[in-house]
Amino acid sequence: MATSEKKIPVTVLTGFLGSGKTTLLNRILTEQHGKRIAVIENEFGEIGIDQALVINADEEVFEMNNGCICCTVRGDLIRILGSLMRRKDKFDHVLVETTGMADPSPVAQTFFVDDEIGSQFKLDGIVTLVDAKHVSLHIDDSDECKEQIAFGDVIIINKTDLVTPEEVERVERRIRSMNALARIHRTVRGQIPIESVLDVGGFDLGRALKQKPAFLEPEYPFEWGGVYSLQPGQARLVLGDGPDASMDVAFVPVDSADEAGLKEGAEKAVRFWSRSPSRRVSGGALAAGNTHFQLDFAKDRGRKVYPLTVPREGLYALFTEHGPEEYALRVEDAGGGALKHRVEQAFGAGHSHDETVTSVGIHLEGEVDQHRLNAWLAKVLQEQGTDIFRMKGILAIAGQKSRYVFQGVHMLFDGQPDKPWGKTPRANDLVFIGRNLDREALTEGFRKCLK
Ligand SMILES: Nc1nc2c(ncn2[C@@H]2O[C@H](COP(=O)(O)OP(=O)(O)OP(=O)(O)O)[C@@H](O)[C@H]2O)c(=O)[nH]1
Repeated sequence: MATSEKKIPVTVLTGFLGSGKTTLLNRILTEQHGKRIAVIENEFGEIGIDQALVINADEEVFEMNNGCICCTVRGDLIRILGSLMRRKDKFDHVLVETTGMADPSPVAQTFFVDDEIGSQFKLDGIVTLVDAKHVSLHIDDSDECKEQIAFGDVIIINKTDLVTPEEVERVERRIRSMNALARIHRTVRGQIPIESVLDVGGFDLGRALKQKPAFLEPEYPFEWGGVYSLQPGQARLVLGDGPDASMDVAFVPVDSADEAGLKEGAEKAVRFWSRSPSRRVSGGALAAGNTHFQLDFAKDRGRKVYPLTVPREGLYALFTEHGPEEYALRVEDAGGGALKHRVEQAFGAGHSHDETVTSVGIHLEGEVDQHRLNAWLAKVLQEQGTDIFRMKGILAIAGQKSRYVFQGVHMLFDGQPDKPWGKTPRANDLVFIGRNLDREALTEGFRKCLK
């Protein structure tokens, strides 16, 4: 095991949508600090834009799957850290930028509950960016926004140029009331000495546990797991109708029919759950191994049967996205007799998401007429500015050699030319994040801005 000194420090950069995480990240990457930093990006939104906006330094940028970092993406984070582990000599520090919609605690948790990761990396601190102008719009009704502030070791009140000194004072008092111990800084565009952000040696597990007693309990993307003793060619999974048109499941070999066996299976499953599932309709076999399956019920009504393929007699764990009672789940032998699980466990989702916040991603070829674009964006913001929390995009403007990057946070909008397109095909990618978004209207509106 590596000693604490040799472990690579990890900084988690969090903060609500548009608070300035990428701006700070870019500052860190361009500063002459002599550190080699590996960056891991997780992004909320259907089209990945952030990676393209992180400046091209020597550092390597790894993108995690879209999704909540706390559920499906935990496996992805472990996988990326695992591959970094093999190239440890190339990095001095790892920076993980979470989505603006993430509770940072499951990311932090990964460094404590996963032994392999914990032996190689140490969590240096959680750095939370707060948007001085917009935080009051979210602080009361977004659990994620609250968790980000509560867990911050360092809190940076950013965008102080957009508000009065009195307003900054008010924001700071509010933050202090939620987190008495964090080091608080005030910035414009994340301008802060790097020592205040990296290597702060700040993460305090005791405080995290006080804040959230379940901090060390891992969260999983499934609600139930059971271990069965199975023989080849004998078993099948049988389901009735349930609440959703599909359900994800995983089926993995395990070593023991007890709590430890289930945990071992759950940790295996969470790692491959972050990859795309293999689709199955009734009759399709589920092979024990390292894939997860999406059972598609769209055309299958009533009783559905999936043969369970096991290579040899032994213990196998089944993990399902929903509880067994919701789909009248049974594991049967070839004669239709019920096979009883040897041990089972319900996995409660430790957190809920604000499902009302969604994203619309648009990808269209062609060139944009700048005047039409400006008029359309002004109209969209005027009509839906409170519901659109965030928009960003990389556009091909007619007659311009460079990519045009636009950014919006609520009503504030900003756009400028970025690096030249060069040989990259000119196309437009944009993402809107917010409430009550009308996908068709937004896509059609943007299409009309094309030449
Ligand atoms: N006026 C002002 N604008 C800022 C400041 N910091 C960042 N911005 C702008 O705010 C917008 C959002 O900044 P980002 O750094 O992309 O924010 P983010 O937190 O990475 O956004 P998401 O990843 O979408 O959650 C951009 O247009 C920035 O240029 C600041 O201190 N003052």
